[in-house]
Amino acid sequence: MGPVDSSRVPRYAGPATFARLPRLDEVGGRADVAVVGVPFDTGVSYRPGARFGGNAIREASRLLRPYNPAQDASPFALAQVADAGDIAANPFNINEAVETVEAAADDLLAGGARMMTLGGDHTIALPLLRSVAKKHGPVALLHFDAHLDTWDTYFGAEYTHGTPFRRAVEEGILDTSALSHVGTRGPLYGKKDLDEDEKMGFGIVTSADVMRRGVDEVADQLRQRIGDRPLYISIDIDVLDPAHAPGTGTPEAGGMTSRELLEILRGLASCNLVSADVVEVAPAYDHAEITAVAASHTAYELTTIMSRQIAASRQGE
Ligand SMILES: N=C(N)NCCCC(=O)O
Ligand SMILES: [Zn+2]
Ligand SMILES: [Zn+2]
Repeated sequence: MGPVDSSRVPRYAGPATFARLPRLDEVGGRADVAVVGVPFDTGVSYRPGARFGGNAIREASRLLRPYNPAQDASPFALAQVADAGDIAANPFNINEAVETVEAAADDLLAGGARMMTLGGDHTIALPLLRSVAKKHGPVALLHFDAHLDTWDTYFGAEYTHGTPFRRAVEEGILDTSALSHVGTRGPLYGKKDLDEDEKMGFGIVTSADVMRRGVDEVADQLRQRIGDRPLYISIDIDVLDPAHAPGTGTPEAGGMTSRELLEILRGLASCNLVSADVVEVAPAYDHAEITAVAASHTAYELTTIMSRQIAASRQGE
């Protein structure tokens, strides 16, 4: 079952699901790719509002069309993609919210779906990675973000949007031979942030590296590092320059363009992408849906990669 036909039902009519896709219950509860929202932002260190990100992305995704020329694929025809709604995470208890997200992800993955998660703040990457690692073992991670998110604690709290990847390394759920940050920039607390990050196994492609070396070379290098490992891609929308993504909680100048981000993702289409997230969209600071449109196209590229792989593995069977 595909999206609502926008030549018959105006695309601005009706409640928004991602890309006007059917809800999971409309396809019998089984999907190859489940798009799921996590309206949670209790883990933020600065501006709140990412709890509204998922629905803003859904609203902005009404204009997505069924054929993706950049990947020569019709993602919603190649595989069953459905909108699984939102995970009801407790806004008053971060630990409980993290457990809820992990349990909900376990259910979706057990049903055979790959997850395309719409945040929410970056805290949610930790329970999502836990769940993916239960299924696939330690995974390669490609992390697009202005920030490292490998800090230790904030106000003594372990689970925050600045700390998910340190926790994930500590828990042994990442394949430390294939960890990369892309788009990193901006001031840090000290040089030690970088030293510790490197010790955890991360490689860094800064935002300036992308500009100097170009998207093809960057994608080639990332592809080589990832190989055929199961891959998780986590995209903090603040990886984009505030001109391309003003609607986010911790903006940093000097970021990537949405064109660069989309092109790097297309260059990774052959990787074994097992699940992905797009997080940190905070619509209250957005203008003209700039950020939500960029996020919806980002999720569309990721969904296309997963759908193509699902179709290819079916053909190989
Ligand atoms: N994950 C995001 N977006 N930001 C982390 C920033 C952590 C800090 O305030 O230092
Ligand atoms: Zn960030
Ligand atoms: Zn982040």
